[in-house]
Amino acid sequence: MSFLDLPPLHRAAGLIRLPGSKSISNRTLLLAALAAGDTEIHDLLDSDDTRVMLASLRQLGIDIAPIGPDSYRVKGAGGVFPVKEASLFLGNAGTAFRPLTAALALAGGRYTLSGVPRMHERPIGDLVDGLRQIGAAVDYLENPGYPPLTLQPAAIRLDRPIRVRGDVSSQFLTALLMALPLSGQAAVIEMSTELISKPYIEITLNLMARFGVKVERQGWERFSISAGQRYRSPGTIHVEGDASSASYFLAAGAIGGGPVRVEGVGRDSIQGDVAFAAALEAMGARIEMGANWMEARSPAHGKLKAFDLDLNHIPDAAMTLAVAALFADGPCTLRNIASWRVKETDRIAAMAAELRKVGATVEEDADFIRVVPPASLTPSASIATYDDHRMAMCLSLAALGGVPVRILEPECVAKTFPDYFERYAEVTAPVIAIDGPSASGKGTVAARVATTLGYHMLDSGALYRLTALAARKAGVAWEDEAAVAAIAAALPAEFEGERILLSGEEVSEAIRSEEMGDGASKVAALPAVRAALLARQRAYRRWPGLVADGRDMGSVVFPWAECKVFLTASAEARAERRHKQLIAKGVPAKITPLLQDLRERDARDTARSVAPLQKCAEAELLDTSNLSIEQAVAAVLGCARERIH
Ligand SMILES: O=C(O)C1=C[C@@H](OP(=O)(O)O)[C@@H](O)[C@H](O)C1
Ligand SMILES: C=C(OP(=O)(O)O)C(=O)O
Repeated sequence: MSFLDLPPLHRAAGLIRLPGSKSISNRTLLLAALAAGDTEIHDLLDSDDTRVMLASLRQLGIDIAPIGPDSYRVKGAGGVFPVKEASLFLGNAGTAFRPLTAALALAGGRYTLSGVPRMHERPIGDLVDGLRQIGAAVDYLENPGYPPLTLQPAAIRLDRPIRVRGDVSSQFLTALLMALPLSGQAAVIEMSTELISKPYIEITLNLMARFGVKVERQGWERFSISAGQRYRSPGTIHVEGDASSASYFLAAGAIGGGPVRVEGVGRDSIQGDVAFAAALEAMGARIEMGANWMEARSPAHGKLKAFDLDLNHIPDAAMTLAVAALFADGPCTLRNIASWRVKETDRIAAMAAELRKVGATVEEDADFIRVVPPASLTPSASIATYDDHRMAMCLSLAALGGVPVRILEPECVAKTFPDYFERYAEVTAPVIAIDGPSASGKGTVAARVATTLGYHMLDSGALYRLTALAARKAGVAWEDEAAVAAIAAALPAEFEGERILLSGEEVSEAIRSEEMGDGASKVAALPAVRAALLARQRAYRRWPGLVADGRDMGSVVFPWAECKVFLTASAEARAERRHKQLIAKGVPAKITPLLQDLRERDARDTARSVAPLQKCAEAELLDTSNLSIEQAVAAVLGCARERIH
């Protein structure tokens, strides 16, 4: 069985650019396919759930062309799927299965829809009942009430309101709402029970409106669509970051100090799950929010507070609160979450079982869960994930209790967040930032500290040289900003102690040439390259930790680093060291011009406007003028031991 061992984590701080929203991605794909005209979709989520939707729409004859990273052009078919017979596999994607069932029931073709075994245990009877009321021919292939399904052409009549239950999943109402305009007839839906997960209906109505179809809503009981409305492409849609995915990072910030900032979703979001931030705030976490970002920090004093909340409006993000409860100052109760039982797994049972493994006392019932946090978490729990992405992502937060945690079958996160664990490491792995002037010996010290601690290593100065070299190898001109930035963003560079590798090939010497120095200064002047390298540098932050060496590691790239060292030496001492190095290599050299050179370089580095060389207030000053390398290494290790953990 596959597993991922998370190390004990003590702190979370950093910045994450979120992947696209699953709910918005799959709705937008379907609406774009049904609309008249072409739609450009940007920042689409790339995960299992959206791949099954993309593949199915293509199978149905919709032309969808990639036009850039996570961007597509969808040629809308104007309400008619070109392919009239198909067998579709929809994995475990509720947001693909339910809406496609309704749209295809009205499409006048012969289709079968199936999914993974768990999808065949997730109810769909309420939707099928609704569709049968309007004459659609929908049949169960195995168990009544559950997928797989088969659909046949049928005459659709909308002469009476459709009555549909809303207490099992809101996706049935979403599916009907999105499909009904295909009939061209006036349509009315009346809820025969209370509706759950209401904010998801708001997402549906918002996106339908962007595609030109207006729904009249009377409370949450009655929805009407007037006759003759057709979907029209709005031209371009940008998918917001996923607010449910944001919850893991915000919780990490609230538990592990913070600040953790997520970008891509904020106050202007159309997703109900941004309300998760309010729940964290009620627990005492410090939350800040902008139009397109959110940030969380631990309470100013003391622990997170216990809560008792009705979480029907945020069923997905509520799971994150169940794990945050481990860190609260008392028992926490999550109410009105019965739908958890019919999602990727029985989430109430699964959550109870796994929280107990880390030491919590848990009470569960049909629609609530109560979590009593333990005095301290049980180390080395093996967490089962039930092929449920959210179980894996939520329980990864337990490691912030300073205990190792094993996550079994971690690849299940691919449903909505394939690189979740890499991103999680980017806000939780400890960082030692070593900045300093040229020839201060910081490179050597950094490499030795990394080797001693078993940490990863980032030589940030080398990255610009590596970018120049990689561009040269790819035949890209150093002036071509977009192309060089793309290379920088995906640079296959590794630092192994003092060795530097590009695509696995050692280039430690090759990048030190005059020519690459020249290339480095050219590419470093391009803003897009700097931006790409900023993200790239942060991606070096991996478990168990990172030693980053450069000029702006503590000030710009890792302002959250727990241990910052400003390593310097007098110009005379540095000139002397450089002199010795050159002589050892057999290069003739004189001290005076070397000293002059270093002084000029220091002045330039300190005066430049972009990321100047500076000691941040919180950095420890280490003057190595009279220290050996071993003594300098010991001093940095001492600082690391004191500040990390
Ligand atoms: O419409 C949607 O995009 C969703 C609705 C919710 O499901 P329920 O309505 O079944 O609670 C949510 O849990 C799911 O992840 C996405
Ligand atoms: C319930 C979920 O997914 P689905 O869209 O398959 O219902 C979920 O992502 O938590």
